[in-house]
Amino acid sequence: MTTVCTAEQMRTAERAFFDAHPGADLMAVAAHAVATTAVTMLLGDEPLEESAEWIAQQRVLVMAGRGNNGADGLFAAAELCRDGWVVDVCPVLGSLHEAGAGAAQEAGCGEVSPVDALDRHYDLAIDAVLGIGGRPSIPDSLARLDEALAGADTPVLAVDLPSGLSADSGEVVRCVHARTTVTFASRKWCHLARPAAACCGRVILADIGVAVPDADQVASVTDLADLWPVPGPASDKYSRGVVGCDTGSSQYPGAGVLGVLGALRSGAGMVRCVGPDAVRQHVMDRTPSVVCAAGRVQAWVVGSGWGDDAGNAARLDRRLADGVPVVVDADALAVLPRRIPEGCLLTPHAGELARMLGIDRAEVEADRRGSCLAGARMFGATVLLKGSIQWVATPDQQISAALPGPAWTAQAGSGDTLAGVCGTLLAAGLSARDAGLAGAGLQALAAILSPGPWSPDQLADRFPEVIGRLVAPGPVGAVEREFSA
Ligand SMILES: NC(=O)C1=CN([C@@H]2O[C@H](COP(=O)(O)OP(=O)(O)OC[C@H]3O[C@@H](n4cnc5c(N)ncnc54)[C@H](O)[C@@H]3O)[C@@H](O)[C@H]2O)[C@@H](O)CC1
Ligand SMILES: Nc1ncnc2c1ncn2[C@@H]1O[C@H](COP(=O)(O)OP(=O)(O)O)[C@@H](O)[C@H]1O
Repeated sequence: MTTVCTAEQMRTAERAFFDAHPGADLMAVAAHAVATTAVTMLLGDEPLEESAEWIAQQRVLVMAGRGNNGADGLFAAAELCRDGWVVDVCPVLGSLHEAGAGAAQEAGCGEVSPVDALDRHYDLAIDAVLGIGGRPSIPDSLARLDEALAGADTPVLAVDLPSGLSADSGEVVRCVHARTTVTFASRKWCHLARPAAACCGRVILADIGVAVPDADQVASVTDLADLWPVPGPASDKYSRGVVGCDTGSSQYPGAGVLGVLGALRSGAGMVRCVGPDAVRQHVMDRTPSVVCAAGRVQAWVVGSGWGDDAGNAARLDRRLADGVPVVVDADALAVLPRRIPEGCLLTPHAGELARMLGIDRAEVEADRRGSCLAGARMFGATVLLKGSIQWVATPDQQISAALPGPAWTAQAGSGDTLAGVCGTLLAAGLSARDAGLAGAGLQALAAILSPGPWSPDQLADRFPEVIGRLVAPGPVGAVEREFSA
């Protein structure tokens, strides 16, 4: 798991740190982490011991703002300059942090205006204009610099986060594009949530001695690989898990097909389809290996595409009474009993969760994390709240987020395939929490690797390749490296 925090949680942690360590110089620690990362980027493969003369030819541009983020950049500029690199400081917002500017000047840094910087060559640029205090977007002068640096293929190192992003979301209005970002104490949401994450490049987490106790846990690609069930030499279709799909209706047969596809393409030992005739016919046409007959299953998927039918409550009760874990999706969420058997996974989107809680959708949207926890508490079941950040809360009130993906999956039918994937994972023996995290993570990863308007069935057809790459044997860290490119 990776930890992730909001700007507010970071500030609170910083205040607690200073209460415990009055007079500590956090900025110096952060600036040193920036300078160290900058040197690593500049050196590349250059042998350090022979490079004094070469270092004196390398030019670094430090684009600085007027707040503490700018100060981190300016103190890093001073350190780099003292170590022999040629550094220009560029006051992008007009003025600079006073102490930081003094340190940079004393160390021998030059100063360059945003316009003059456009005509100079730099081997590395450091973006220290805006950090967690930044409002979304950047001024034109910085946008022009960002464009020029990209045009010259100059690598950009962002301090804490690329300027222009909002620390707490994946939203991008206009921002700097970094090859590497060095952040402090914990990742922020913009480093993980899309599309912002793509503007951060590689994210390096620097330990500055500050703990963020209330930071959240987010499943990484490595977690996804570790969780994914891989058949062993002794596996057979039953030990891998049989998924029963009781989904779709004559009105919405497609939802039944999509759930089956999600289950099948994510590695179920067998998929049984026991939906209405209309569903079974389409399923057989599309996926001949699916068994359209009743029989034992290790997990059920129910609710997707049921429509508003008077028999829904009885249809749900029958599956819940089977004694195996159930993925409860879509229309089944409208007829939930007060207590759900242990091990089940509820997969609402914000509107469905609002109905479950008896509150307005806007209230859920205003506090998605808290609402997910409330849903798990109210029904005594694990809840996967779908959306741009996919929270998974357990009845004992643990909460974590799945690997976030791009909004390409925000389309009708994605939830149906996701329910099928979660069914496969429950049938394979994963806990409801792990099934929710891994299922949502797979869908996100598939969309990250295949950006574009792929329909849910097309994306499901890509699951086998994604899973194959995910679980391929390799050295420690190989999975993260493969998927961070
Ligand atoms: N909070 C912490 O725990 C730590 C913070 N540190 C650094 O401090 C940074 C936060 O510093 P600040 O709170 O001073 O905030 P920032 O330096 O991120 O930005 C604040 C300044 O930028 C201006 N500004 C904001 N958005 C703008 C926009 N879109 N266009 C133009 N001007 C804009 C504000 O009016 C303010 O003057 C972190 O990102 C990090 O780099 C580090 O020194 C280490 C510890
Ligand atoms: N903004 C978003 N960014 C990334 N993923 C999203 C976003 N919005 C929705 N999703 C994902 O898309 C899927 C949509 O599911 P859902 O709303 O249930 O659709 P349906 O019921 O039509 O199948 C879910 O997996 C959800 O997590």
